[in-house]
Amino acid sequence: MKAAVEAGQPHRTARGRGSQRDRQRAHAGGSNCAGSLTRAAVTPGSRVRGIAPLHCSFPKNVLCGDQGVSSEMKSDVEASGPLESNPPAIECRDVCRSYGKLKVLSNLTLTVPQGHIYGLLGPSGCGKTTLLKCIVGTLKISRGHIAVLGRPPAFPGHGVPGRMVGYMPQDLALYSEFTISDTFSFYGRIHGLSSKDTRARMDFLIEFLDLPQKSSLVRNLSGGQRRRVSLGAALLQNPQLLILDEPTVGVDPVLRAKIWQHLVEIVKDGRVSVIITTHYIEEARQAHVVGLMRNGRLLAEGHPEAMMKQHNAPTLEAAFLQLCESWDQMGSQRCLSPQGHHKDGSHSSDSSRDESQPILDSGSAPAPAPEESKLTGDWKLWVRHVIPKWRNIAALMIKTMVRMKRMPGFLCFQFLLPVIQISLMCLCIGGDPRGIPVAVVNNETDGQLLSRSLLSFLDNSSVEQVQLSHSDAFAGIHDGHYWGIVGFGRNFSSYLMKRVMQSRVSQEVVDGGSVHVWLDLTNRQIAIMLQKKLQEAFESFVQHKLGSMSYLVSLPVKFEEPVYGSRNTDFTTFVTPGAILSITFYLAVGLTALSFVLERKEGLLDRCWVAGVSSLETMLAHLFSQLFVISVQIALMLLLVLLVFKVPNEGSLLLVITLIILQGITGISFGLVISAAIDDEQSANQAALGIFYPNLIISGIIWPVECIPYPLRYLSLVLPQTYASEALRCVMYRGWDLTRMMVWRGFAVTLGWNTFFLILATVILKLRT
Ligand SMILES: Nc1ncnc2c1ncn2[C@@H]1O[C@H](COP(=O)(O)OP(=O)(O)OP(=O)(O)O)[C@@H](O)[C@H]1O
Repeated sequence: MKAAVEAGQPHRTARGRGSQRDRQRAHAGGSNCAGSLTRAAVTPGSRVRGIAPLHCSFPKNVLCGDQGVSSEMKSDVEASGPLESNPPAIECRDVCRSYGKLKVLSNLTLTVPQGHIYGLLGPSGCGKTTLLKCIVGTLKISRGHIAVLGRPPAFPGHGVPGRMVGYMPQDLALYSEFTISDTFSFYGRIHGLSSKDTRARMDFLIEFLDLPQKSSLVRNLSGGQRRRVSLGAALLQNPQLLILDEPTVGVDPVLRAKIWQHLVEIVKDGRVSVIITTHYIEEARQAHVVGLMRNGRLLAEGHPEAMMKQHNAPTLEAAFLQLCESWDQMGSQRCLSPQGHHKDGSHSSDSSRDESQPILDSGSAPAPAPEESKLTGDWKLWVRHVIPKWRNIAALMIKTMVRMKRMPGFLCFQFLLPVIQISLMCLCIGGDPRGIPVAVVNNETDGQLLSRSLLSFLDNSSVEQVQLSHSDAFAGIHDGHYWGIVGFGRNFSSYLMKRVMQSRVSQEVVDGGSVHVWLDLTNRQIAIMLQKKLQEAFESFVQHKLGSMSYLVSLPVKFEEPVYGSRNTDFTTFVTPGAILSITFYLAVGLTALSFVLERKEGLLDRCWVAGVSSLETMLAHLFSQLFVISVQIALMLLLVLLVFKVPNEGSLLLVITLIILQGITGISFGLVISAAIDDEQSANQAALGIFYPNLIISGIIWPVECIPYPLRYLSLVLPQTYASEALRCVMYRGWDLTRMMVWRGFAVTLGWNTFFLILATVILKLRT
């Protein structure tokens, strides 16, 4: 075991000093227990009246030496600037935190000295996890002050969050598609470990934590094995501070003992500190200090043996029970106390103070506030803190790629979905209806039978003629069997000839020489098609019968060659550019709308943040990885539209591709806003779907914007896809370029929305992480 531990801690050299400290600790709980706890170790807030101050000797804090600290770790430590001499690893003072009206932490004061294991004990729901989250900075405190390794968490340039802290959250917070090796490599990359160092640590941790093969998928591991992988990820970079939330749950007693032995070993030389919560109270006897929490307060803290001795209890658990009983008794007295003073010395008015404003007493705070730091020349650290690190972005992108690789079916589906959607659209929308049944009532019996000749010009692929009697035809159309009736009178041919040849004819001749049409107008597209087909049939018929004299019966309007487009332009041509943009936008929204939601739910987002990944880096990594997916989607979609469905493109293909990619990025950014702002999948899905139809309808994609009533049209024009669809139509069908306002306007609006969504998503994520 020792050899294994040394293999995992290659730099640790201060063995002599550690041994001496061990000896000190071994006596701490016994007769050598020297003096009261120092103010740094147990502050007045943690003492409970009626419970005598605990006696325990804490060894002097030990300065972090350079031994055992890798060069990158050193740079992180240096980056955090000069610290106070011997600051405690963690110092919480009068910390309050509420969830809505539920007050979870009340004036909690706790100190974890450097080089100690601090066991945080307490019943379920007393606020341990909440406190740890406040310490790592993933939860904001309502009041009070927290310093971690000398500075508040997330202080610009501080290594917390970052590689100075190893955090194992209570949730597993592991990517289930990762293997064990992927998991360690991911955190290794974020912490800036070289692949060699990561491999060495991985080998040690796999052996030490008794993990299966490193190629095993996390989702195939047992609950206990997953917890151990999670613990391994926290230990990976040999952090200066370990924050472990119930690391031994579901771990067998032998391994539990091994984990504790390891913790005792790594704190020996005083450079590493540990705060650990556990439900197994007795195992915390190996901690140097235990803090007993109840109802968001620290009842007592001290050396476990001292605590047991103090309460004459054979076990730590018994001591804890006694403390709880004493506290409950005091609680009932406190309720009766008219002065409003707590028995523990805190004033009740404290709890009624407004907790929305953090009270950071800069006079006594271990580190200056960020504003001060800027004033005192720490702005460089601040800039370094804000600028995204490529290392983290690359690690997150690799993570997304690995996850995609592990889900090949899902990846293929993602690539094929837009192709399927655009194919369905081109195949099913905008074309002429086919095989429409129409009843023909032909009463003509003699003469030249011009009616039959006219009917022969009717497009048979679109119109299916059914010869019927007058009564059957009307019965059929009323029963919905036919979309129209085409009727010819008995003397149609002769009357039609008279109409053409004679300058003046009676009304009877006009009526008898007309084709009578009754339509079912409930389906406008079919009705319009029937009108158009009858008109075309008549024009062909007239041309055939009258030749150069056909002008006598045609409309005196001549449609010349179109300026843009062709005579055969159909609705599909109009709708395709908007549909491409819309499909790209919504698939991108769908790809990203759940990304943070799921990661936040599983604690992955918080864990990455504690490892030192900023909101902006998370955002950019998502953007870049999804950009790869949408690029493939766009390439496949364009190939299909241009080559298979032969949608014309008169303009620059580069402009077309650029505009579609920019719309995809807008979709990604919008998805990121949804996933940053919303906590659960259902609401995120509803938000993404909820905007789909309104946006599609009023963006002029399926129907011209000119049909939209005025107040709504203004809204339509500012939407991300209205001007963009128009711009794409102008490029593809008119061959225009960026010099035209209608084109650059589409690009400008898209870029504007992009920037807005990205900034909004980053701000929301930053505020909520
Ligand atoms: N996000 C939240 N919203 C509202 N209440 C919460 C939230 N998280 C925790 N709580 C409440 O805060 C209290 C303390 O929860 P916390 O998880 O800190 O307890 P704990 O001591 O870690 O418990 P356990 O040992 O069971 O993990 C509980 O009453 C819990 O219901």
